[in-house]
Amino acid sequence: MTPSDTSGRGRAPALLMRDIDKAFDGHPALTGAGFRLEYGHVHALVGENGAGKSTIMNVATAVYAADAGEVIVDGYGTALRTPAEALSAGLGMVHQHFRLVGRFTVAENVALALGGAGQPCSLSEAARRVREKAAELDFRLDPHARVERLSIAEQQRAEVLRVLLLGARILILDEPTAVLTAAEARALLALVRRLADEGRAVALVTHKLHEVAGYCDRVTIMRQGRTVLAAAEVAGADLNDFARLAVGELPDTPRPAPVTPGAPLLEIENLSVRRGDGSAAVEGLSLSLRAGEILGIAGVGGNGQPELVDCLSGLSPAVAGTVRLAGQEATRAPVRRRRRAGLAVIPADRSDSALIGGLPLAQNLALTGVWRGAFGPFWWLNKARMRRAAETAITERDIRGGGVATPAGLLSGGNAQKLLLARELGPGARVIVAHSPSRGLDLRATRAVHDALRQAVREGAACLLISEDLEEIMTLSNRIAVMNHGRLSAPMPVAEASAQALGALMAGHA
Ligand SMILES: Nc1ncnc2c1ncn2[C@@H]1O[C@H](COP(=O)(O)OP(=O)(O)OP(=O)(O)O)[C@@H](O)[C@H]1O
Repeated sequence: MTPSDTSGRGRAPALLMRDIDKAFDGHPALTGAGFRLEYGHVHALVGENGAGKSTIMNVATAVYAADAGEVIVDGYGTALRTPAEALSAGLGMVHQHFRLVGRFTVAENVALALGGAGQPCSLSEAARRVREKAAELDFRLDPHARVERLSIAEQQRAEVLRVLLLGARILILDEPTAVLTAAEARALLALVRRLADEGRAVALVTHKLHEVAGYCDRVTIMRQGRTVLAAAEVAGADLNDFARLAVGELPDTPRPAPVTPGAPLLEIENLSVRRGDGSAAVEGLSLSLRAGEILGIAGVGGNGQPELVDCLSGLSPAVAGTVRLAGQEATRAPVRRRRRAGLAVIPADRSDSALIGGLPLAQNLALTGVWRGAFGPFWWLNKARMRRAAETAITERDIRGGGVATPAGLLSGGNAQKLLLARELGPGARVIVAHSPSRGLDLRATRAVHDALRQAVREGAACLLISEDLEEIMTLSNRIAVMNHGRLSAPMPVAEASAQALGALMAGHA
């Protein structure tokens, strides 16, 4: 397929959804929602956590059947019954959790998908098509690489490529940049822009208004399952109006009074950690973090940040160096002892290592409290107490989309993050290790996370904030250091940390 084949300019809308209703177990997720997407456009779909963005896109691609309403593709109101049928109609979706088979190579995944779509091809033919498509889109992707060995950004490219090779003219990307570094996000958005300029239609689900302003032609805003702004032009619009429509008026949070840091709660000396393949992930890292303080670690992803978090959590060993938590030697301490010392962890990949999708909200919230005896002895857990604690957390953290008995896996991405924060930022938290804590959260929820971290620190905790989002680092931290190739720069007070100075450290130029 050549780019010109994808052009649908001047035609009916690529995708027109009208009066869509969808409920799960009687709870409405969409009520009379609509979406209109034209060829040649990147169209942002924005809205608070749980607004129904993923659901409406899953209805478009027939992952879910709507209870009512119409889905019209290219002017034809055909009833699409399965994602495969949606794909043959030209609709392809890249989900928040990728759908590739990890143990297969990129080419095997493509051959599998093409076979499933009634276009069987040999492995060598699939590899050739992967190579050609990647070259056409100006990115590198080894067709013979096993997917599970690829970086997240490469896996995402493989997904986009697979969907395009299957013939998608209408591409739906559900929060694609939430898992990418800033540079990777820019590359993906440039690719998305190019796909639209070549004539495809792209729907981009996002919380980031700078992505709307920088790359999108139109924006649709959803709130509580309804479309509150339909296909508005982005050029010349005021982004603040979009923010207000998406999440309502945001209160100004007063800047907290500076606190005098107290006793050291996290002391790391010369820490070195290796990856599974034996390569150095963290090298000779030292830092001291005191009560009442947030130390921000900025840096491009893939420079040892997840390995540092895993090591501090007790999930992977240090090969050298020492770690002290709240004054206690903890270098080789098991997870339980670290937790007892007051360690709280918000890892970047919440669904893989922090929440259990099949367990109800109440049990996910109780996971770290059970062994502390917060709900009675192991053999006689007080379920009523668990439920009451969960009800309070759900109300206080504004977790929407489920009750105490709802499996955590059914929550929207942002609400799952709120659930994790509710558990980790409880009263016992003394040393908080937070990796990209506002990833996937809407503006209001991001503000709530930042307030919760500030409050925990005001009450005497210490926070190691690891984030690729410089704005997040600059607004929250007292001191800032940069992680590059597993090494940490000397922390500097926030007043001395300019974006240029940090940028130079991140690029390894300082
Ligand atoms: N399979 C499901 N079963 C039950 N409820 C669901 C299911 N999928 C979504 N929901 C609910 O539907 C509502 C809308 O969720 P959806 O994932 O569409 O929100 P979203 O706007 O994409 O949010 P986020 O920005 O947090 O990802 C939420 O209340 C969610 O809990």
